[in-house]
Amino acid sequence: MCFGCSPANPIGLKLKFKMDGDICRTEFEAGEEHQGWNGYMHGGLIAALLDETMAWWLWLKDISIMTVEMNTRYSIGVPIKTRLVVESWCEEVKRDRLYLMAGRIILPGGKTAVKATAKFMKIDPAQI
Ligand SMILES: CCCCCCCCCC(=O)SCCNC(=O)CCNC(=O)[C@H](O)C(C)(C)COP(=O)(O)OP(=O)(O)OC[C@H]1O[C@@H](n2cnc3c(N)ncnc32)[C@H](O)[C@@H]1OP(=O)(O)O
Repeated sequence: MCFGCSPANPIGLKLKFKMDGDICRTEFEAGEEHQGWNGYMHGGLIAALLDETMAWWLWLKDISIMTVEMNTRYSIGVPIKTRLVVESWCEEVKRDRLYLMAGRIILPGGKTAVKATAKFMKIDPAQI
């Protein structure tokens, strides 16, 4: 029951993903339960949004992975009750096992609030 994408997880984000060319995309609107500072989304949940969206780029290509490293740059506070677009893409694949991914959160109006890069390791699907 994935916190990011399962429709059955009562406290999950219930994200749905689509590929658009080589970009994986989802939308999310944070509520008051997702706040850190008043009116702004919690940074750990922002990282979860990006982690999930990068993971889904790979999942939609039938690649089973786990996150092994992630860096998040928070440039603009992410307001709650605001429609967010989250995008991810692949920048490089090393030794057919390590995927260097990137993602971003776009605010209404087009500004990028948060950028992330992460490494994902291909694993045996039996492990998950
Ligand atoms: C429907 C579902 C859709 C999907 C949604 C899921 C989204 C959520 C995604 C996550 O958040 S996953 C949860 C957070 N991640 C983890 O808990 C991962 C924990 N780590 C592990 O379980 C193991 O590290 C792992 C199974 C991934 C790999 O273990 P291995 O023992 O197979 O690999 P190993 O540690 O030997 O590393 C293999 C190679 O990669 C290298 N490596 C490891 N980490 C690296 C790193 N961070 N950067 C660069 N290289 C790295 C490592 O040095 C080594 O190089 P060599 O082959 O040259 O020896």
